[in-house]
Amino acid sequence: MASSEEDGGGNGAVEEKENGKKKKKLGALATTWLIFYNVAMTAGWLVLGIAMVRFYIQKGTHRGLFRSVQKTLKFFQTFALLEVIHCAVVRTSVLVTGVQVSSRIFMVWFIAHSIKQIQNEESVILFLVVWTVTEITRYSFYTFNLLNHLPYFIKWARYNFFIVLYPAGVAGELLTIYAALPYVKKTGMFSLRLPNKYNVSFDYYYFLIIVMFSYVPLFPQLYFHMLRQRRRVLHGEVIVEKDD
Ligand SMILES: CCCCCCCCCCCCC[C@@H](O)CC(=O)SCCNC(=O)CCNC(=O)[C@H](O)C(C)(C)COP(=O)(O)OP(=O)(O)OC[C@H]1O[C@@H](n2cnc3c(N)ncnc32)[C@H](O)[C@@H]1OP(=O)(O)O
Repeated sequence: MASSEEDGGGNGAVEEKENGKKKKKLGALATTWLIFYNVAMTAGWLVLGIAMVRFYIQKGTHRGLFRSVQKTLKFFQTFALLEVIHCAVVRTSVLVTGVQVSSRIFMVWFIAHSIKQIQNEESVILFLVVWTVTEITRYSFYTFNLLNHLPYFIKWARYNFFIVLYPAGVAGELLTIYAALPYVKKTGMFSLRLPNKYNVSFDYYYFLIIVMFSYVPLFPQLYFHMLRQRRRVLHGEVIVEKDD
C-alpha cells in the first residue's frame, strides 16, 4: 500500500493515497463526532418509523400521520444540514450533498409544513416512508462502517435500496408539490406582487413549477452518483474522482 499524508492534523481528516486512490482518513475527534451524529440520526429516523407504524396500526388511516410525526421529522431532517459541513472531512461531494439536503429541507418546511391542506396526501406518506427506510439504512451503514464492524446486509441495503427508493421518493415529492399548486395559486402565499416599495415581484406558484422541472436535470446526477458509489463499494471499481 502506498500511503502519502498531506495533512498532519490529528482531529480532522488526513488525505491518504491507497493504491492510487484518494482516501480521507478521519482523526479521532472527527470519528467520535460522526459516530455520535450517525447514531443520533439512526435513532431519530427509527423513532419516526416506529411512530408511523404505530399511528397506522392504531388509527387505520394515514390521515393525521404527518401532523403526528412532524416535530420529529423537522428536527432530524433539519439537523441533516450538518452534512454539508461534514463534506470537509468525509469523502463526499458538497454539491451532491447540498442538492440532496436542500431539496429535503425545502419539502419539509416550504411545502409540507407551510401548506397544511396537502399534509394528508398519499404522496406525503410515500416520501415519508421512503426517506425513513433510506435514512435508517444510510446512517446505520455509516455508524457500523466507522466502527469497522459493517454487516454485509447493511452495506448491500445501502447500495441497493436506493435503486427503487430514489425514484419512489422523487415521485412522492413531485406529486406533493403538484398537489400544493392550486393552494399556492389561490392564496398567493410567499409571493410578492407589484407594485411594492422594493419594486420586485416573486410568484411562489411559478417558483414551484421551476423547482419541479429542476428535478429533470438534477435527479439523474444524484442517481448516477449513487450508481457510481455502488460500483465502487460493492464491486471494488476504481472511480476517477473530480475535486469540488
Ligand atoms: C431551494 C429549493 C431546492 C430544490 C431543489 C430541487 C432539485 C431536487 C432534485 C433532487 C431530488 C432529491 C430527492 C430526494 O430527496 C429523494 C430521496 O432521497 S428518496 C430516498 C432515496 N434516497 C437515497 O437513497 C439517497 C440518499 N442520499 C444519499 O445517499 C446522499 O444524500 C448522497 C449525498 C446522495 C450520498 O452521497 P455520498 O457521496 O455521501 O455517498 P456515500 O454514502 O457512499 O458516502 C461517501 C463517503 O463518505 C462517507 N460518509 C458520508 N457521510 C458520512 C457520515 N455521516 N458519517 C461517516 N461517513 C460518511 C462514507 O462512508 C463514504 O466514505 P468511504 O467511501 O471512504 O467509505
